[in-house]
Amino acid sequence: MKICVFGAGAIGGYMGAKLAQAGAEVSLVARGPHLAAMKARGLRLIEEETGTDETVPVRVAEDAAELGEQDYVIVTLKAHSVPPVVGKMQPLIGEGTTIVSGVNGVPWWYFHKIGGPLEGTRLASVDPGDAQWTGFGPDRVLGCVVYPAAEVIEPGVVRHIEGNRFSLGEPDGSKSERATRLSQALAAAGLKAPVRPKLRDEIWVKLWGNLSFNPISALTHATLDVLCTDPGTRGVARAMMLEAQVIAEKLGVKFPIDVDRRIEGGAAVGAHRTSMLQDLDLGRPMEIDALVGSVQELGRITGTPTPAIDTVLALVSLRARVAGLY
Ligand SMILES: NC(=O)C1=CN([C@@H]2O[C@H](COP(=O)(O)OP(=O)(O)OC[C@H]3O[C@@H](n4cnc5c(N)ncnc54)[C@H](OP(=O)(O)O)[C@@H]3O)[C@@H](O)[C@H]2O)C=CC1
Ligand SMILES: CC(C)(CO)C(=O)C(=O)O
Repeated sequence: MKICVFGAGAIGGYMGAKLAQAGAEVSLVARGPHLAAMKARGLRLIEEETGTDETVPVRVAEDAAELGEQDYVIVTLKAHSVPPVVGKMQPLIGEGTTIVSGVNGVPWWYFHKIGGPLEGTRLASVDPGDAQWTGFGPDRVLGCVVYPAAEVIEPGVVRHIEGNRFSLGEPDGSKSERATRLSQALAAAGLKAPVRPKLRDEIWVKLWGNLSFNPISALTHATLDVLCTDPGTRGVARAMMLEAQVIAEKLGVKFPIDVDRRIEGGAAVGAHRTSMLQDLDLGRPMEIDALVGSVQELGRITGTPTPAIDTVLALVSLRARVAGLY
């Protein structure tokens, strides 16, 4: 079973190293100094939870054409990096290739096989010009919610902080063979990969946090523990989440917890600087469209007012534009 992890930075590097350690036939697509370091020395994975530090030999490439057709292509790029590389990914894709979308935010395939009047709706915020919808085809897609926290601390070195769950789910909720096979391969690599019948519910619980905590942290430079407990910013996060809840419930989602519990969960993570704050500090493009703009777009689609989301989106977009990152 051939697996390619496309965009093997923090998350893809973690997953790729675990699969390689377990003897899977896995290759990683990366670029720049990170690619050069992995080619020269292998991928060093430091796992804080277990205290392990191991350098894993990995097959890496910049050009997908070197790798040929795959059974699974796991996309772990930042959301905005995917549409421009759909063309470059084509050599990896054959008749039976499954594309796993391991990207935060509202996935571009959200309305595929959802049923009802919105079936097939495309999302301009995450898939401008329908690049993924037409270039991958939604029938190839297996959804994934990424829970681990990891970072590339220097080229060729990934630090895994916590978490090992990659929930998988078919757009139609079925327990397909392709989902089961990938789940087994990930489990053999020591990762949790349950196949969920209602992945969209899980997408929204994760998205609640990214939608609100990430832009608020980028605007205030506060860590999660602070922004989730400060009465002012907690109120802003809460208002954004409640708007998102109305949208999601109109789309059939059932939340297993309430917003206050989700905010408490964020606070419990501790003095974490969200990925959006890290991107701002490091001068990297920010995932604003996938995490915030997409929910605003869903608000428009479902006829739901989103005043708090609109306000925070306007502020964080301008913050990013002023920094040249959006
Ligand atoms: N990191 C985390 O803890 C978590 C991340 N996520 C989500 O997972 C997804 C991936 O995030 P993360 O792993 O942090 O991101 P990273 O930026 O660490 O990884 C993406 C990698 O893809 C590379 N890349 C970008 N474009 C190309 C290209 N055209 N060809 C080859 N390589 C390319 C990047 O290189 P370069 O650096 O040169 O741009 C980078 O190494 C995001 O949606 C994120 O929100 C979800 C949960 C937690
Ligand atoms: C903050 C957190 C843990 C949830 O919003 C996250 O996923 C991120 O940093 O992007």
